[in-house]
Amino acid sequence: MGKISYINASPVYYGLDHGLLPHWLAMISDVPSVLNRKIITGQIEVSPISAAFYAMHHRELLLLPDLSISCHGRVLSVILASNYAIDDLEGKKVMFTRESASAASFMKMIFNQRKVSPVYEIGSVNNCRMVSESVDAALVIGDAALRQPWDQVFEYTIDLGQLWFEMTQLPFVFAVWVVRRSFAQKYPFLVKDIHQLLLESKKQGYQHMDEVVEAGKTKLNLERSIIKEYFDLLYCDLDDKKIKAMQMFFNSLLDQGILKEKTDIRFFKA
Ligand SMILES: C=C(O[C@@H]1C=C(C(=O)O)C=C[C@H]1O)C(=O)O
Repeated sequence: MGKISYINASPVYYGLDHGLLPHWLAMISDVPSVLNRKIITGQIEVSPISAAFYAMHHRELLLLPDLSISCHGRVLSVILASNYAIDDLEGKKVMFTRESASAASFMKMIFNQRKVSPVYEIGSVNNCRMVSESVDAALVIGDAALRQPWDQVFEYTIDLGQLWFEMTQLPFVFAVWVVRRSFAQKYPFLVKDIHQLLLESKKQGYQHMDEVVEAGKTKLNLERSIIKEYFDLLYCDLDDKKIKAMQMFFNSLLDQGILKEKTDIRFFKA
Protein backbone atom coordinates (compact mmCIF):
# COMPACT_ATOMS: atom_id res chain seq x y z
CA MET A 1 0.00 0.00 0.00
CA GLY A 2 1.18 3.50 -0.78
CA LYS A 3 1.44 6.46 1.54
CA ILE A 4 2.03 10.12 0.65
CA SER A 5 5.22 11.24 2.37
CA TYR A 6 3.91 14.77 3.08
CA ILE A 7 2.23 15.73 6.35
CA ASN A 8 -1.08 16.23 4.46
CA ALA A 9 -1.89 12.50 4.64
CA SER A 10 -0.80 12.04 8.26
CA PRO A 11 -4.34 12.15 9.74
CA VAL A 12 -5.28 9.19 7.50
CA TYR A 13 -2.25 7.12 8.51
CA TYR A 14 -2.29 7.95 12.22
CA GLY A 15 -3.87 4.66 13.33
CA LEU A 16 -1.75 2.57 10.93
CA ASP A 17 1.35 4.33 12.27
CA HIS A 18 0.21 3.61 15.85
CA GLY A 19 -0.43 -0.11 15.93
CA LEU A 20 -3.17 -0.80 13.35
CA LEU A 21 -0.81 -1.91 10.56
CA PRO A 22 -1.17 -5.68 10.08
CA HIS A 23 1.93 -7.76 9.38
CA TRP A 24 0.66 -8.71 5.90
CA LEU A 25 0.42 -5.11 4.69
CA ALA A 26 3.61 -3.36 3.50
CA MET A 27 3.69 0.42 3.33
CA ILE A 28 5.58 2.39 0.67
CA SER A 29 5.94 6.09 1.46
CA ASP A 30 6.74 8.50 -1.38
CA VAL A 31 5.76 11.68 -3.19
CA PRO A 32 2.53 11.59 -5.26
CA SER A 33 4.15 11.30 -8.71
CA VAL A 34 6.09 8.20 -7.61
CA LEU A 35 2.95 6.61 -6.13
CA ASN A 36 1.13 7.45 -9.39
CA ARG A 37 3.74 5.53 -11.36
CA LYS A 38 3.92 2.60 -8.96
CA ILE A 39 0.16 1.96 -9.00
CA ILE A 40 0.22 1.74 -12.80
CA THR A 41 3.21 -0.59 -12.92
CA GLY A 42 1.56 -2.75 -10.25
CA GLN A 43 4.30 -2.27 -7.66
CA ILE A 44 1.52 -1.20 -5.27
CA GLU A 45 -2.14 -2.26 -5.29
CA VAL A 46 -3.78 0.38 -3.09
CA SER A 47 -2.58 3.97 -2.77
CA PRO A 48 -3.36 7.63 -2.56
CA ILE A 49 -2.57 9.15 -5.96
CA SER A 50 -3.14 12.46 -7.73
CA ALA A 51 -6.82 12.90 -8.64
CA ALA A 52 -5.81 14.02 -12.14
CA PHE A 53 -3.76 10.85 -12.54
CA TYR A 54 -6.79 8.77 -11.54
CA ALA A 55 -8.67 10.52 -14.36
CA MET A 56 -5.92 9.60 -16.84
CA HIS A 57 -6.07 5.93 -15.80
CA HIS A 58 -9.66 5.53 -14.62
CA ARG A 59 -10.17 2.31 -16.59
CA GLU A 60 -7.50 0.52 -14.55
CA LEU A 61 -8.46 1.89 -11.12
CA LEU A 62 -11.36 2.15 -8.66
CA LEU A 63 -11.78 4.85 -6.00
CA LEU A 64 -11.99 3.97 -2.32
CA PRO A 65 -14.97 5.74 -0.69
CA ASP A 66 -14.63 8.55 1.84
CA LEU A 67 -10.90 9.20 1.42
CA SER A 68 -9.19 12.16 -0.26
CA ILE A 69 -6.88 15.10 0.26
CA SER A 70 -9.08 18.10 -0.44
CA CYS A 71 -9.67 21.70 0.50
CA HIS A 72 -12.53 24.17 0.39
CA GLY A 73 -10.81 27.45 -0.35
CA ARG A 74 -7.23 28.03 0.80
CA VAL A 75 -4.99 24.97 1.19
CA LEU A 76 -1.55 26.58 1.90
CA SER A 77 0.41 23.63 0.47
CA VAL A 78 -0.37 24.01 -3.24
CA ILE A 79 0.97 27.30 -4.50
CA LEU A 80 2.23 29.15 -7.52
CA ALA A 81 5.07 31.36 -6.27
CA SER A 82 5.56 33.99 -8.95
CA ASN A 83 7.17 37.30 -9.73
CA TYR A 84 4.30 38.11 -12.10
CA ALA A 85 0.52 37.94 -12.01
CA ILE A 86 -0.77 34.81 -13.81
CA ASP A 87 -1.84 36.79 -16.88
CA ASP A 88 1.62 38.33 -17.19
CA LEU A 89 3.50 35.01 -17.34
CA GLU A 90 3.44 34.87 -21.15
CA GLY A 91 6.84 33.64 -22.35
CA LYS A 92 8.16 33.52 -18.77
CA LYS A 93 9.81 30.49 -17.22
CA VAL A 94 7.54 28.50 -14.91
CA MET A 95 8.99 25.53 -13.07
CA PHE A 96 6.62 22.72 -12.09
CA THR A 97 7.49 20.44 -9.21
CA ARG A 98 8.04 16.93 -10.54
CA GLU A 99 5.98 15.56 -7.64
CA SER A 100 2.51 16.66 -8.83
CA ALA A 101 -0.13 15.69 -11.39
CA SER A 102 -3.30 17.37 -10.04
CA ALA A 103 -1.86 20.80 -9.34
CA ALA A 104 0.20 20.61 -12.54
CA SER A 105 -2.90 19.79 -14.64
CA PHE A 106 -4.90 22.52 -12.91
CA MET A 107 -2.16 25.07 -13.57
CA LYS A 108 -1.98 24.09 -17.25
CA MET A 109 -5.75 24.40 -17.46
CA ILE A 110 -5.58 27.93 -16.00
CA PHE A 111 -2.88 29.00 -18.46
CA ASN A 112 -4.84 27.49 -21.40
CA GLN A 113 -8.08 29.18 -20.35
CA ARG A 114 -6.35 32.53 -20.04
CA LYS A 115 -4.41 32.04 -23.27
CA VAL A 116 -1.09 32.52 -21.49
CA SER A 117 1.83 30.41 -22.76
CA PRO A 118 4.73 30.23 -20.34
CA VAL A 119 7.88 28.19 -20.96
CA TYR A 120 7.47 25.11 -18.77
CA GLU A 121 10.27 23.42 -16.89
CA ILE A 122 10.07 20.47 -14.56
CA GLY A 123 12.43 20.28 -11.64
CA SER A 124 13.18 20.12 -7.99
CA VAL A 125 11.65 22.94 -5.96
CA ASN A 126 13.11 22.21 -2.56
CA ASN A 127 15.07 25.42 -2.23
CA CYS A 128 13.06 28.56 -2.93
CA ARG A 129 16.08 30.86 -3.25
CA MET A 130 17.75 28.65 -5.83
CA VAL A 131 14.48 28.30 -7.72
CA SER A 132 14.00 32.08 -7.77
CA GLU A 133 17.40 32.53 -9.40
CA SER A 134 16.49 30.38 -12.40
CA VAL A 135 12.75 30.88 -13.09
CA ASP A 136 9.99 33.50 -12.91
CA ALA A 137 7.46 31.28 -11.14
CA ALA A 138 7.26 27.87 -9.48
CA LEU A 139 4.43 25.45 -8.80
CA VAL A 140 5.09 23.80 -5.46
CA ILE A 141 3.10 21.24 -3.48
CA GLY A 142 3.26 19.43 -0.15
CA ASP A 143 5.82 19.96 2.59
CA ALA A 144 8.10 22.10 0.38
CA ALA A 145 5.27 24.61 -0.11
CA LEU A 146 4.77 24.88 3.66
CA ARG A 147 8.38 24.70 4.75
CA GLN A 148 10.09 27.25 2.50
CA PRO A 149 9.51 31.04 2.73
CA TRP A 150 8.18 31.36 -0.84
CA ASP A 151 6.39 34.61 0.01
CA GLN A 152 9.68 36.25 1.00
CA VAL A 153 11.41 35.31 -2.23
CA PHE A 154 8.65 35.78 -4.81
CA GLU A 155 6.36 38.73 -5.40
CA TYR A 156 3.13 36.70 -5.28
CA THR A 157 2.10 33.37 -3.79
CA ILE A 158 -1.14 32.17 -5.35
CA ASP A 159 -2.98 29.47 -3.41
CA LEU A 160 -4.49 27.06 -5.98
CA GLY A 161 -7.20 25.87 -3.59
CA GLN A 162 -8.33 29.46 -3.24
CA LEU A 163 -8.07 30.10 -6.98
CA TRP A 164 -10.31 27.10 -7.77
CA PHE A 165 -12.78 28.19 -5.09
CA GLU A 166 -13.00 31.69 -6.59
CA MET A 167 -13.73 30.11 -9.99
CA THR A 168 -16.28 27.51 -8.88
CA GLN A 169 -17.28 28.01 -5.22
CA LEU A 170 -16.45 24.32 -4.87
CA PRO A 171 -13.90 22.23 -3.00
CA PHE A 172 -10.84 20.93 -4.81
CA VAL A 173 -9.86 17.26 -4.59
CA PHE A 174 -6.09 16.90 -5.01
CA ALA A 175 -5.61 13.25 -4.09
CA VAL A 176 -7.81 10.14 -3.99
CA TRP A 177 -7.22 6.63 -2.68
CA VAL A 178 -7.50 3.94 -5.34
CA VAL A 179 -7.17 0.21 -5.84
CA ARG A 180 -6.13 -1.50 -9.05
CA ARG A 181 -9.28 -2.97 -10.66
CA SER A 182 -7.58 -6.30 -11.35
CA PHE A 183 -6.61 -6.63 -7.67
CA ALA A 184 -10.10 -5.64 -6.45
CA GLN A 185 -11.66 -8.28 -8.71
CA LYS A 186 -9.34 -10.98 -7.42
CA TYR A 187 -9.33 -10.06 -3.72
CA PRO A 188 -12.52 -8.07 -2.93
CA PHE A 189 -12.55 -9.04 0.76
CA LEU A 190 -8.93 -8.10 1.25
CA VAL A 191 -9.57 -4.71 -0.35
CA LYS A 192 -12.60 -4.27 1.88
CA ASP A 193 -10.40 -4.95 4.93
CA ILE A 194 -7.74 -2.49 3.76
CA HIS A 195 -10.40 0.15 3.15
CA GLN A 196 -11.85 -0.42 6.64
CA LEU A 197 -8.35 -0.16 8.11
CA LEU A 198 -7.80 3.17 6.36
CA LEU A 199 -11.12 4.53 7.63
CA GLU A 200 -10.41 3.36 11.18
CA SER A 201 -6.89 4.79 10.96
CA LYS A 202 -8.26 8.16 9.83
CA LYS A 203 -10.86 8.13 12.61
CA GLN A 204 -8.09 7.66 15.16
CA GLY A 205 -6.14 10.48 13.47
CA TYR A 206 -8.98 12.93 13.99
CA GLN A 207 -9.38 11.72 17.59
CA HIS A 208 -5.67 12.48 18.17
CA MET A 209 -5.44 15.70 16.17
CA ASP A 210 -3.17 17.33 18.77
CA GLU A 211 -0.60 14.60 18.23
CA VAL A 212 -0.97 14.81 14.44
CA VAL A 213 -0.33 18.58 14.65
CA GLU A 214 2.64 18.05 16.98
CA ALA A 215 4.22 15.51 14.62
CA GLY A 216 3.73 17.91 11.66
CA LYS A 217 5.29 20.75 13.64
CA THR A 218 8.32 18.61 14.48
CA LYS A 219 8.74 17.36 10.92
CA LEU A 220 8.51 20.79 9.27
CA ASN A 221 9.94 22.86 12.13
CA LEU A 222 7.14 25.42 11.86
CA GLU A 223 4.95 27.13 14.41
CA ARG A 224 2.19 25.02 15.85
CA SER A 225 -0.46 27.58 14.88
CA ILE A 226 0.46 27.25 11.19
CA ILE A 227 0.22 23.46 11.27
CA LYS A 228 -3.05 23.66 13.19
CA GLU A 229 -4.47 26.05 10.59
CA TYR A 230 -3.23 23.75 7.81
CA PHE A 231 -5.10 20.74 9.16
CA ASP A 232 -8.19 22.90 9.70
CA LEU A 233 -8.14 23.72 5.97
CA LEU A 234 -7.54 20.14 4.77
CA TYR A 235 -10.27 17.53 4.35
CA CYS A 236 -9.69 13.80 4.10
CA ASP A 237 -13.23 12.71 3.23
CA LEU A 238 -14.90 12.38 -0.18
CA ASP A 239 -18.51 13.52 0.11
CA ASP A 240 -20.95 14.13 -2.77
CA LYS A 241 -19.94 17.75 -3.14
CA LYS A 242 -16.27 16.82 -3.51
CA ILE A 243 -17.13 14.08 -6.03
CA LYS A 244 -19.14 16.62 -8.04
CA ALA A 245 -16.28 19.13 -7.85
CA MET A 246 -13.82 16.47 -8.97
CA GLN A 247 -16.02 15.56 -11.96
CA MET A 248 -16.16 19.22 -12.88
CA PHE A 249 -12.38 19.46 -12.70
CA PHE A 250 -12.03 16.40 -14.96
CA ASN A 251 -14.55 17.87 -17.43
CA SER A 252 -12.57 21.12 -17.56
CA LEU A 253 -9.36 19.17 -18.19
CA LEU A 254 -11.15 17.39 -21.05
CA ASP A 255 -12.35 20.71 -22.48
CA GLN A 256 -8.76 21.97 -22.49
CA GLY A 257 -7.43 18.82 -24.15
CA ILE A 258 -5.39 17.91 -21.06
CA LEU A 259 -7.47 14.73 -20.73
CA LYS A 260 -8.20 12.60 -23.78
CA GLU A 261 -11.54 11.09 -22.71
CA LYS A 262 -14.38 11.62 -20.26
CA THR A 263 -13.70 10.20 -16.81
CA ASP A 264 -16.25 7.71 -15.58
CA ILE A 265 -15.88 7.99 -11.79
CA ARG A 266 -16.18 4.48 -10.32
CA PHE A 267 -15.92 3.34 -6.72
CA PHE A 268 -14.84 0.04 -5.25
CA LYS A 269 -17.83 -1.82 -3.78
CA ALA A 270 -17.25 -4.91 -1.69
C1 LIG B 1 -2.78 19.33 -0.91
C2 LIG B 1 -1.88 18.64 -1.56
O1 LIG B 1 -2.37 17.71 -2.40
C3 LIG B 1 -1.57 16.92 -3.21
C4 LIG B 1 -1.38 17.27 -4.55
C5 LIG B 1 -1.16 16.32 -5.51
C6 LIG B 1 -0.92 16.69 -6.93
O2 LIG B 1 -0.82 17.89 -7.22
O3 LIG B 1 -0.82 15.79 -7.77
C7 LIG B 1 -1.17 14.96 -5.14
C8 LIG B 1 -1.34 14.56 -3.85
C9 LIG B 1 -1.49 15.51 -2.75
O4 LIG B 1 -0.34 15.46 -1.95
C10 LIG B 1 -0.43 18.86 -1.35
O5 LIG B 1 0.42 18.15 -1.90
O6 LIG B 1 -0.09 19.73 -0.57
